[in-house]
Amino acid sequence: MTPVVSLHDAELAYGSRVLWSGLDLQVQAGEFVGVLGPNGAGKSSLLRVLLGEQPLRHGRALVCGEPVHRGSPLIGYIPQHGALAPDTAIRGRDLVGFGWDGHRIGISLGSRAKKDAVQRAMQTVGATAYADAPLSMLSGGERQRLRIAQALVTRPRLLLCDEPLLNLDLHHQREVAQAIDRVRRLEGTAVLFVTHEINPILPLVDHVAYLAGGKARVGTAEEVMRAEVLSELYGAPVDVLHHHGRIVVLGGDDSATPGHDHHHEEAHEHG
Ligand SMILES: Nc1ncnc2c1ncn2[C@@H]1O[C@H](COP(=O)(O)OP(=O)(O)OP(=O)(O)O)[C@@H](O)[C@H]1O
Repeated sequence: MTPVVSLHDAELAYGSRVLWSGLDLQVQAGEFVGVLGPNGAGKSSLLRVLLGEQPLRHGRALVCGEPVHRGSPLIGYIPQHGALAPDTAIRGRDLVGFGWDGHRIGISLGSRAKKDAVQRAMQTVGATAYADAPLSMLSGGERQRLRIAQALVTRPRLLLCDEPLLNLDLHHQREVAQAIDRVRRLEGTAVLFVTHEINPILPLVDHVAYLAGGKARVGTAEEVMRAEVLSELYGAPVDVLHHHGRIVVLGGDDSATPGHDHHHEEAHEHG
């Protein structure tokens, strides 16, 4: 079967700075792939490559066998920062509907197909209970589920999620991760999930793509989240501890990486 995502010997660079190279990644329908790495490793940039917004320096990127291009209806995207004013009066189902309008400009706003698509997407993520509530009344986790539904409304083959658990407490992290898991199980959507912290998604990931030190490593969590593998990627000693079913990465911190900030370490404490 044609993979949903196919990257061959891919290299991304901004000017002379190579973010990652030698990336080979195949994602099949229904697979859940975690994209990990320190700040500035190029995780969001990888999503932008698949969205057709950032060309590769080398190699090939295909989505469902086609070269990547902007505005693909095959892709649903949950950006890292939602552009939502907190005092907004719009309702949950309106937000989800924007995902439909974005892909089908010119179709009547009240169309039956749109209503059905919005309802279906909200059911998939378990958000129907607050579909008519104003967004300002909803918790961060509830809003995040609606943003996922918005990305799903066109029934994409690929869902790109950029740190969807950021700023959520552990309970909501679990709920949002499970909602995304349900999507891939029910719809066969392939999921690429960018995160600093593997633990909330550890039970869900089929593979991880770890980006660090200008390199990339793809495999199962057991294969990649090992001291030898991460030390080689970071070019510095890294320890990987297993504690009550969680993985704790020590060392290999972000300080050597441009764009360093503190939320990598924070995520490790709370994840
Ligand atoms: N268009 C661009 N031109 C030049 N440099 C860029 C561009 N976009 C991103 N960068 C730089 O590339 C690096 C990688 O950015 P990216 O957002 O992909 O990393 P990330 O792994 O998602 O980081 P974070 O975990 O902090 O969100 C950063 O240092 C960023 O400043």
